[in-house]
Amino acid sequence: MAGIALRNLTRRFGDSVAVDGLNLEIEDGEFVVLVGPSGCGKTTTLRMLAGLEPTSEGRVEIAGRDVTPLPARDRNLAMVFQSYALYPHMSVEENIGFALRLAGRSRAETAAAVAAAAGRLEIGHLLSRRPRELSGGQRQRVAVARCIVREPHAFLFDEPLSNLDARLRGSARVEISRLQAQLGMTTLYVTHDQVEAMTMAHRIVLMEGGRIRQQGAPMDLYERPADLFVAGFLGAPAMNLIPGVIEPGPRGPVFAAAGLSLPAPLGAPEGPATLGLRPEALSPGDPGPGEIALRGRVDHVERLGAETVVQLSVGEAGAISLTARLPGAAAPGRGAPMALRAPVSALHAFGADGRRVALGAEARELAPA
Ligand SMILES: Nc1ncnc2c1ncn2[C@@H]1O[C@H](COP(=O)(O)OP(=O)(O)OP(=O)(O)O)[C@@H](O)[C@H]1O
Repeated sequence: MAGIALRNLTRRFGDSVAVDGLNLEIEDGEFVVLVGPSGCGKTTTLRMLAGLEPTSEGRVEIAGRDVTPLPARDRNLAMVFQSYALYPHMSVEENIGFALRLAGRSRAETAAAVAAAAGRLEIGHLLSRRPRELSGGQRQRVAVARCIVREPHAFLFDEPLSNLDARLRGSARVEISRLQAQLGMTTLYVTHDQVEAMTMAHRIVLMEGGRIRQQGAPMDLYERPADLFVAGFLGAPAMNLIPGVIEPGPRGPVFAAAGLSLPAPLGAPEGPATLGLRPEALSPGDPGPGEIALRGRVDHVERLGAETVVQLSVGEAGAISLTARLPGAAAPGRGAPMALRAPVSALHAFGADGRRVALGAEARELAPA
């Protein structure tokens, strides 16, 4: 495996810029997930790295070598596709060894490489089966085994799970993470699914409009989103975002919006602002020390078993709608009044330009004990 660097990578289609001066380094053995909404340039980035798409500007380096002029077959990268693209008429053994035989390796050499790969992936007992006789997870392992016999520099995944149902997607996520860690695969994984990004990535690279909006460890982005876009993209249900203003109050600055007046997050400057509060930061009941109170009326209740997601109207004339993610036992009635609380340290604040100006996690670090 090897490290990868994308330098000022750019792709234009006519007048539009799909990928706009992207700089990204992926360390040897690192699992990077490229995530973002449809059309943000994820696939184009991956395809330029793979050599399947020409670059308009910039370069691709693999293991410290500029490979920009090289065609896909000379870059030694393994692409894992959604369907895994196994040959249905061949056995697992033939599938895994196919590329080596094609490259002219001897029968004995191929058999040894296949056995080694199958051993590492714990599929040695499946070698004589056909793909249709395998589970989804086993097929995925065969697809990966077929790649690792060629000793690629890195693995590229383009939305490999988007066709699976929710349950299979869950187990496939675990499987890919395990394989990646076990084999130390340098990996670039493209998805629009923030759950895949949160659960699998060592580092999330969140793209929008052909550029990187923010990158970092998953919990870093979740706890310290750089702007409203990142705040709204990561987390489900999405963060509550309430437009208002930060102004002076009798006991320090307050955030005011539609009849609400809450202590402003520490360090947030006065002026127009958006307050961010994750649904999971809210809990039922009256506030204790260091907590804010929110009172509202229940509009909708979604009981999921382990948790209950509640939509409420708060503020003057119920002008603000809020989502709360409560324990499964919480059973408010529709139309009923409800008291919620949240730690002040869970409040995020974003300025008029959408950039984060302050947030709870930092307030906690700054606040006197
Ligand atoms: N061959 C092409 N010709 C013209 N425009 C293209 C071409 N390929 C991609 N684009 C445009 O470039 C932008 C980025 O596309 P890309 O496929 O990289 O996005 P994506 O983030 O992978 O989206 P999705 O999640 O929908 O696959 C989009 O606006 C898309 O319409």
